[in-house]
Amino acid sequence: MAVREISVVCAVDCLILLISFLIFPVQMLKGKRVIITGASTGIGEQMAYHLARMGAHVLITARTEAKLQKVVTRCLELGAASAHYMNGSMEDMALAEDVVKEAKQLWGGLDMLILNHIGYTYFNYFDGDVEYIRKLLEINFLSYVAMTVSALPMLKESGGSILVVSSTAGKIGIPFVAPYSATKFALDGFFSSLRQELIIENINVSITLCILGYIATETAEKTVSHVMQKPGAPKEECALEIIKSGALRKRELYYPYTIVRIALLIRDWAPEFLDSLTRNSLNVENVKKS
Ligand SMILES: NC(=O)C1=CN([C@@H]2O[C@H](COP(=O)(O)OP(=O)(O)OC[C@H]3O[C@@H](n4cnc5c(N)ncnc54)[C@H](OP(=O)(O)O)[C@@H]3O)[C@@H](O)[C@H]2O)C=CC1
Ligand SMILES: CC(C)CCC[C@@H](C)[C@H]1CC[C@H]2[C@@H]3C(=O)C=C4C[C@@H](O)CC[C@]4(C)[C@H]3CC[C@]12C
Repeated sequence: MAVREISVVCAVDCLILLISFLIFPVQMLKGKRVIITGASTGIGEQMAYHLARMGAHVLITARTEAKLQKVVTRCLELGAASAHYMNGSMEDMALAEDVVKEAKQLWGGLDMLILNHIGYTYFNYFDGDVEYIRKLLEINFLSYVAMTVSALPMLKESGGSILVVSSTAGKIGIPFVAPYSATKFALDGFFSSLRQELIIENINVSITLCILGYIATETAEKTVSHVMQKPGAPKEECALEIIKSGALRKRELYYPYTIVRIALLIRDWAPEFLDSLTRNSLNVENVKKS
């Protein structure tokens, strides 16, 4: 084939991919059974609303019952096929397993597991508190593993998807988030390895790792708006991109795309340069040692 023909074929392929992404088939998620953790606020809450509009069944989790009740009510108004919640702390691995059992009882199966919750995160110099790191690893990492283990049999049966919400701080070293960063790097190690094993064993369960930059959620703004030089990206769009990338079974999502992608490209070739870019992108003088 001539070079010209090859480029035409490639261009058509790219166009089809682009169109399928732009007119994302909302129908794809109609009637699907989805668990979303950490869905009482922020990105998780927005994901629940998008899935409700798409006609999915949703089971949401977090600690605060009153907030979960409100989100469930809104999901039903928006057109969810069904909406349920389960409240409790993900420090407790029994809850992680019980949520999956609840999905089995409610729907008899599961199509999508969205792992999104995180424990309290400070943005400051590491204070030497090892117990806090242990607790954060339990909430942000071990509970993700526990839920995955419990959900895998149902996901294998449905050919489903696991979406793991991570961060730029789970790919590159960012100051003031040492404990949080450790939990997010752990997710990359575990889920990227597991993905390989699923492929080797021909198991049709996809794993999408979502690498997010600064997103304008209430918690994030409260925690870092004084050190960030630009506003966060919109949580509604972020939530939709996460769902799309999971439904399209992508390996990783980068959002906002350009900044995260460029940072990751620089990471392996000029790490010191990326470190200094990162430090310079923050108003470090506003971080007061506590
Ligand atoms: N916002 C940002 O800038 C960025 C966010 N991310 C990632 O996106 C995801 C969502 O972040 P965001 O929307 O900002 O977070 P939010 O703080 O808005 O939401 C966190 C959710 O987790 C729940 N939660 C907190 N502690 C626990 C616990 N111990 N057990 C169970 N649930 C708990 C909260 O509800 P409740 O308190 O009621 O339990 C809430 O529903 C996270 O994985 C985060 O790492 C990644 C990069 C940037
Ligand atoms: C290449 C660089 C320019 C990118 C720097 C971007 C940095 C500053 C961005 C990327 C990921 C962001 C954090 C994050 O992942 C999640 C949370 C949890 C939330 O509860 C509190 C805020 C916090 C700590 C975000 C703080 C700002 C971070 C470090």
